[in-house]
Amino acid sequence: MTGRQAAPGLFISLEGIDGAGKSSHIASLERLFAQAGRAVVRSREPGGTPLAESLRALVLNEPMDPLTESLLVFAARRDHVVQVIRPALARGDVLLCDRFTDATFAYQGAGRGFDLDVLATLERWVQQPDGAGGAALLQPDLTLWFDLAPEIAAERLAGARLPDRFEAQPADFFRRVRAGYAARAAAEPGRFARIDAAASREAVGAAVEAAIRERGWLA
Ligand SMILES: Nc1ncnc2c1ncn2[C@@H]1O[C@H](COP(=O)(O)OP(=O)(O)O)[C@@H](O)[C@H]1O
Ligand SMILES: Cc1cn([C@H]2C[C@H](O)[C@@H](COP(=O)(O)OP(=O)(O)O)O2)c(=O)[nH]c1=O
Repeated sequence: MTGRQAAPGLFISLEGIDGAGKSSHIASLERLFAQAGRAVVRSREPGGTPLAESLRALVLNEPMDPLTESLLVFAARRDHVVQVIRPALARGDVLLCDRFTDATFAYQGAGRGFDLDVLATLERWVQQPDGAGGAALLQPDLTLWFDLAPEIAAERLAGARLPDRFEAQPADFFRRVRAGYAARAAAEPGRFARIDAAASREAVGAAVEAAIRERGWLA
């Protein structure tokens, strides 16, 4: 055997309420890893495969009840996990994903008030290799949580783009979503890095880079 052992795959998700600044930082994160010689895959949820992107269009635009919404985001996630995420991690790539399952607990669970036990069951079905029992649950190695007050996010989004079904929700909805993220972060503090998204773009970028560097992933 010659050469270095391949680096293990890394799964990093970006989370936060709409307008928190995730999309603004994903490209610089990709550059950081690329400069460190890593192959990077950028993806998003709902979406990331042709099937999942079709489901995304429905979830973002068609009225539906919270169970239907939850089933569709998890169906999209299953296809994404099988077709994109697991293969990328098996190759040793860095997978940067704009949202993952924490968004379902925050939006469908805390935001819509949908049953968290049902979501936890769907999470197990979708994130275990054979759909049930045994092997470990696939979770991000790191979740960058862009935490921002809903009032500031709404100001940033005003005029920036046409609101979808979620972005059109009132501030109270986003207060619940934010609390949902806070609960997930409190339950798994080792996986989450909270980023103060109210800071300037430069300061947010520096905090994101620091969260990656302190884990030794850019060495
Ligand atoms: N730190 C920041 N300060 C001020 N405005 C910002 C900051 N970060 C992002 N924005 C702006 O806020 C809006 C929402 O940012 P975006 O990255 O699209 O959020 P998200 O992907 O989380 O919905 C965009 O218009 C963006 O230019
Ligand atoms: C992944 C996921 C997203 N969502 C919502 C959150 C967002 O409002 C929307 C799409 O997310 P996002 O890609 O952040 O939207 P945009 O491209 O407009 O920034 O889907 C859920 O409700 N549940 C989920 O499980």
